[in-house]
Amino acid sequence: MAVKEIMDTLRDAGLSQFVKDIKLIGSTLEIVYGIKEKGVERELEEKTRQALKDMPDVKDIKVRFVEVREEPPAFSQPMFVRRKVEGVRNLIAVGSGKGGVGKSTVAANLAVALAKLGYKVGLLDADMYGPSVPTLLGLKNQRVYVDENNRIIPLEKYGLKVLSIGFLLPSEDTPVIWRGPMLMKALTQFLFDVNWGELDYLILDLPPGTGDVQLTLAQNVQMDGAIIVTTPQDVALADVRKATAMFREVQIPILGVVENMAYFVCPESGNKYYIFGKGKVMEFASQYGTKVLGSIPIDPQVAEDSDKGTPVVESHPESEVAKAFLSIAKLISDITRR
Ligand SMILES: Nc1ncnc2c1ncn2[C@@H]1O[C@H](COP(=O)(O)OP(=O)(O)OP(=O)(O)O)[C@@H](O)[C@H]1O
Repeated sequence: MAVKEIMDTLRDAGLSQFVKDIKLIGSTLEIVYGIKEKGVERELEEKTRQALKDMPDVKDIKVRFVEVREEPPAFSQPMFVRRKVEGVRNLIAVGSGKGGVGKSTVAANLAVALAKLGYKVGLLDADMYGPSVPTLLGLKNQRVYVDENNRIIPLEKYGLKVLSIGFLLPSEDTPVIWRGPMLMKALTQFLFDVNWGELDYLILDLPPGTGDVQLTLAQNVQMDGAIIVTTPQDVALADVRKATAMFREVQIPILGVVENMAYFVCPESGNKYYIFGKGKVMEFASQYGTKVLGSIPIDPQVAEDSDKGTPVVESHPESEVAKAFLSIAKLISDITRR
């Protein structure tokens, strides 16, 4: 992925520590640097242009600066070596600061939407304690098997390769009781000992929050980008700051924020109601040097279709909510395409 190469080059030039956001849109590179004091902008911009001058994918560079307060790091940053998942071009994590904001719904619908755009896509349910992908994709009570090389064969549905801890549990009601190293071992196996084949995108549905699982995964697996899902309420936004800080701390580029349950369209009048407030997610994104990838309305159809095991993008592709998912998928493909 071009952004990854660019980040590596910036790292070699000693610039990656300032990067708050980075996007390659077509051949235009947009970088947001966080600086602690004014006066260094010109030097940083020049160094950036110099470092990237031989990158064929980058024709135009736009550098923006935001002032950052000096805060003690929220997470320690040990030395780690990140492993790449073989055959996967873009590994994208979908995370959230809080539970219940629709992270798994967004992950599943974006995966299906990317597949509809013609990409080869996998969906890995890494939400070990609350796997919802089997329900969302109508794969409850399904089992997985291994191939001759002992690699797990993912299931296939709606054009996706799918894997979830739910496929290994004896029943839906069986809790996962693994902790610490056991859990990490299972997760690592779920990524690396799987016959994914060649994938353009592997979407990783992370558990909510910023616990050990997310941090360890982020430190050990080469991820190409993260998407953060939030709802517009203040309580959700407060936690999204922590998720943003975590991805930044482990230097995973944040592709943007998806605002879920952003508004409700009255079926009778067609009027939009911003039930949880308008503009707060956008404000958050610009404060944190990232962008809103899209806003998904509240639509009872989403919950109904999810419970039936058909993502809304598949069952109601003409609905406003499905179109919102498709437009975000398109944006992701623009940002990440090689
Ligand atoms: N845009 C939407 N409109 C209506 N209902 C939605 C929407 N997005 C999600 N939901 C519903 O909200 C509930 C929570 O969604 P989901 O399970 O995807 O959240 P989550 O953040 O992954 O939760 P968890 O923290 O448990 O992993 C589900 O019932 C889902 O169908």
